[in-house]
Amino acid sequence: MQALPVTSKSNTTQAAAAPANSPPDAYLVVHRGTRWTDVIRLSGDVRWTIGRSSSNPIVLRSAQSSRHHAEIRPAITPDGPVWAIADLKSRNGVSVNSRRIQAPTVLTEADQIEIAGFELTFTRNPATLARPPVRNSPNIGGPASGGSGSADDGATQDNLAKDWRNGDSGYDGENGESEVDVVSQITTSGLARRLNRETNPVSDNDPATMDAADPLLAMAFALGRAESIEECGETLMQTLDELLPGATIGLYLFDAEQRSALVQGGGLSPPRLVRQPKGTRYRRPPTPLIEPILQPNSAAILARNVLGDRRLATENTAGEIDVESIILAPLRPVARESAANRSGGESNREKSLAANHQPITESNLPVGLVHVTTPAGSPALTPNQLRNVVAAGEIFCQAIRSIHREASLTRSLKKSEAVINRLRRQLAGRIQILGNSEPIRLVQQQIAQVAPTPSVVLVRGESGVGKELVASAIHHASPRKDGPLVCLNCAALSKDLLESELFGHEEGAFTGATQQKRGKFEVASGGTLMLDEIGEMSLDLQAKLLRVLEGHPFERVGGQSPIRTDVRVVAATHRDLRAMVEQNKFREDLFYRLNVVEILVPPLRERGRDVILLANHFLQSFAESMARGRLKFSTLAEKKLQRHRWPGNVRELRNVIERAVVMSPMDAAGDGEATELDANDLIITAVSNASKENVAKAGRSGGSPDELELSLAELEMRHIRRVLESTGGNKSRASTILGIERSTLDRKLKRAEKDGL
Ligand SMILES: Nc1ncnc2c1ncn2[C@@H]1O[C@H](COP(=O)(O)OP(=O)(O)OP(=O)(O)O)[C@@H](O)[C@H]1O
Repeated sequence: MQALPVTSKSNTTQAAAAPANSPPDAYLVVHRGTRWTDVIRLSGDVRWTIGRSSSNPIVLRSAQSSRHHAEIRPAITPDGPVWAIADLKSRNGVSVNSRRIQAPTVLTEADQIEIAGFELTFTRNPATLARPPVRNSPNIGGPASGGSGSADDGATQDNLAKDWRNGDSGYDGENGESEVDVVSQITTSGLARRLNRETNPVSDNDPATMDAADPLLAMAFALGRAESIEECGETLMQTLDELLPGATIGLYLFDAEQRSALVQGGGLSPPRLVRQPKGTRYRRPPTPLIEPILQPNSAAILARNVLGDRRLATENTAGEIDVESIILAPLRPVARESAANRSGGESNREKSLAANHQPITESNLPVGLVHVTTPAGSPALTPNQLRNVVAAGEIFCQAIRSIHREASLTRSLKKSEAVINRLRRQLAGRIQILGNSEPIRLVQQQIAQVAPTPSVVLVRGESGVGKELVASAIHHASPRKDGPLVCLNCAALSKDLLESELFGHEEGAFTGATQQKRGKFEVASGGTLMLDEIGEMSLDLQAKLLRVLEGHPFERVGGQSPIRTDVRVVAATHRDLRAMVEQNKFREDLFYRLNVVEILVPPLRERGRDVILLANHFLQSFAESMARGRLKFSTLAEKKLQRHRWPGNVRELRNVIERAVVMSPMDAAGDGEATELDANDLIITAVSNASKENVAKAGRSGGSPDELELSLAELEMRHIRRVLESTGGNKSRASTILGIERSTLDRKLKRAEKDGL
């Protein structure tokens, strides 16, 4: 910071004729919060006074500011012409880079000026214009330090237009400004004259005074209905056109290709949409201005007094910069502040610095830009208009974010649907009613016949024979296969709960009904509803079910509105419903309604060699899922499977095989050889009546229950093997224990091998 033995070049507030040795043009950036900045170009031989009075070219409306607080003016030093700042004997002083100045001081690049709580940056580098302010001290009093008087507060900007309208250019005129409001006003002498010329007398069409609420509100409503980015873009342009009459507007939206080009340092592609007054041509912003605006965290810029500044505007065909003012606003959805950020931690200064030094990446690029220019000779754009552009841009960003989100949700929904359909097809492929026996072939044939029809089907059979599998096979072979298959076990629920499960309930229908719930009839709409254990349904509910099956609508429990659904019902039971009808335990009318087509699933004991087929199917699938390599049954094991009566049917068989695979050796995998599961590995612990009988019989005879299934030869072989095991394979000792000749033992072993025992 250099104090000057200054020779002031001018001591009036009016523009003087620019001498040949004026300092180079510079910018004074007045930071207005983090989202927008005012840029004033310091050029020519002009003295820029700053203070509370609206007669200053730069007005800082704050109680802390003196009427004429400071001035920036050209000065001559031995090194040449410079811009210098002087304190005009203000009450609260002027600081440059946090040090209060005592004498006129030369301004150098990036100097931070603090006046009455406002922060201003002096720069010659347009690349820094869009940079949000870096606060040296979060506790500086006054408006720039945040709080209710924050310069980011839009209300502060509203007064700017009013100030311009007042057009008060006298030093001493009292304009009735509030002493507490925070308002900054920036005009240049030339600019002020032009503004006065153009905007006085105050007219209703004055863009600066225009009430932006209506167009912004209309835009918010229109964007809420918009279905495409293009539609949103058109709406934004229409709104900006209303808010910025006479301005030329370009809207840039960055698609994936543009984003990657921008990250690699490429220029802007042509704007997506342009609005311009007749007879004018749109010109893209110059590169020095684009770069800073693409920076992460960049603020929107309003630059005035741009005439002739090549760094801020693009020349016309005659090579002139005929632009009066510009707005360049990045389009960014408002970032939601995280709780951690709100609670502090990192200081504002650290965060701003970090943000300012992030590299540009595709993810931190703005989604687009709004570029507005006004031509020379027309009123400059106002901070109020800048604020409206930023507001419109934010509403636009929220709208396109919603459209993107909706599109991405639709995409993931489609993906999920594709996955569901693939899984359904896989499932349908796996739903096979395995078996070659006569009775199971009949079932397969009945499924094929009934599936394409809309008829109700009654599936009957003992527990665990595969009734649910049959219902599933019917659904997957039917035209409803892409709809839901919903199964409900009527035996598992109390009467009331079953009713609410079937038909749903309204909120408050009964204690615990805290919210409305759709019933299975509604959930299964378009698909199939399997009602398992239908024989366990109460007679009341049977009557309600009958009505629905006859095509009548139903109501949710506690509800009034009739509901109709399109559901195919497949009922299943292990009971003899006809007998139940005779005992008045099942409604006859419902029985006939359900019994349109009956499929009787045979028990496993009537399926002959299907037992082995199913057992092998389960063995392979469990071996695969448990990574046990290749497994197979020994002959003895197969015989054991075939002989068992399987009171628990397929479910029991499945469980026996699963257990055998679980207990099979882990090292079975890998050597290529199939590991054999022996009869001993198949532990059958049936608990049906038949099995209980067997257990009792076995207990009386002293043998194990499954030995009752063995032939004498098998039993003998099993004993021989056990003895051999106990002698460690010593045949001589084993034959002594067994009380037979060693040669007899050899003969028996050979025979057993031949017979596959
Ligand atoms: N033919 C078959 N092929 C392959 N697996 C079958 C077959 N039949 C039944 N299963 C299997 O047996 C098990 C029991 O079948 P399911 O649950 O369909 O019988 P269920 O008759 O509906 O039983 P419950 O009477 O207890 O409701 C299931 O794991 C099923 O996959």
